[in-house]
Amino acid sequence: MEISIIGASGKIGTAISVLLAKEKYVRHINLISREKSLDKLKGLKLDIYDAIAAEELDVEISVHDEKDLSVVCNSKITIIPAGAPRTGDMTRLDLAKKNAGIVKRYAKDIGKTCDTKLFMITNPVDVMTHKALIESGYDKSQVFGLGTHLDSMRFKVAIAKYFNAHIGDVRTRIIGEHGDSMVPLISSTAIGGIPITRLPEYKDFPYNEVVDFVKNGGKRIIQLKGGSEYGPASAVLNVVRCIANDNKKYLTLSTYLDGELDGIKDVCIGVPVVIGKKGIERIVPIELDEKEFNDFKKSVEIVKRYWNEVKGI
Ligand SMILES: NC(=O)c1ccc[n+]([C@@H]2O[C@H](COP(=O)([O-])OP(=O)(O)OC[C@H]3O[C@@H](n4cnc5c(N)ncnc54)[C@H](O)[C@@H]3O)[C@@H](O)[C@H]2O)c1
Repeated sequence: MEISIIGASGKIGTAISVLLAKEKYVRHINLISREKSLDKLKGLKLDIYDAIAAEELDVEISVHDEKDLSVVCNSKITIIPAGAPRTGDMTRLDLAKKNAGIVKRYAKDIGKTCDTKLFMITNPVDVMTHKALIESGYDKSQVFGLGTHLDSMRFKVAIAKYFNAHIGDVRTRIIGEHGDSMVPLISSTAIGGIPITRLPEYKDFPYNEVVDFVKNGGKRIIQLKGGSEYGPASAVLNVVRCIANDNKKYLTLSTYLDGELDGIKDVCIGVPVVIGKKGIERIVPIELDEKEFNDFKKSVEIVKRYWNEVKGI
């Protein structure tokens, strides 16, 4: 399989490139960046060749300037973590506007000439997914964003630690915005198939504390080590594996809703989907409890507000 990464010179792009190069189904990776980052990508390519030599893997890696995006045309998936960093004087909305301009250019160029899937990482990811969908003109099954899948992984860690459970036994899910209005689904959280609400430890479960921990997960990692990379890159890998192996797993991705969940329309937001070789194969119409549903509706309104500010860019 051939895969492209636009913004490969950044922290997340680099981590994704290294992880993907070690996947047996990956034959060719296009590392794409702005001209000023091409030397970094040439170095990354050599470093990855050394890494895969140790594992006797044979992957072709090529380096490209973002000016010619026709290089992504043979890629099954094009992953986009390219985006401007937020500077001190910028609000979240300023950042959304700046990144919407970047995503618009990529999605438009690619949509005109190529048939690939666009996997958005750039924040605010729900809005960037919507932008990529509109500008590429692709079917909604082909454009999706990493958002609350990563948050769900963080929630899973916190649940495993609190209940002293094996991480592999924990099943949980966060839906909604990849941001402060995310909605953890306690109703979909179980350990070894047992809903956590039925476990004796649940009565003292520090819900607000745990949810705050998850919401601030990215911020905390940025403060401590300058950015999160292995967590997001591993979450990306989960999704790519599902597509490559046609796993049809239920993952939570940012996708365009057109009424599939309680009639909610015209927004890209994190919901459970079935992901396989055709991309988003189905949105799973889960039943939420009343609080979850109300919180989800609030989250939808917040993402829509952002979208309204950037859709004209
Ligand atoms: N969706 C998620 O779950 C998730 C998780 C973590 C981070 N992110 C987001 O992923 C993105 C990348 O994060 P990172 O830590 O790798 O950032 P980074 O700053 O290390 O890398 C950003 C990349 O974008 C490129 N870039 C910067 N400005 C650009 C511009 N004006 N035009 C084109 N390319 C430009 C850089 O050259 C680099 O390749 C950010 O938007 C971050 O907020 C998303």
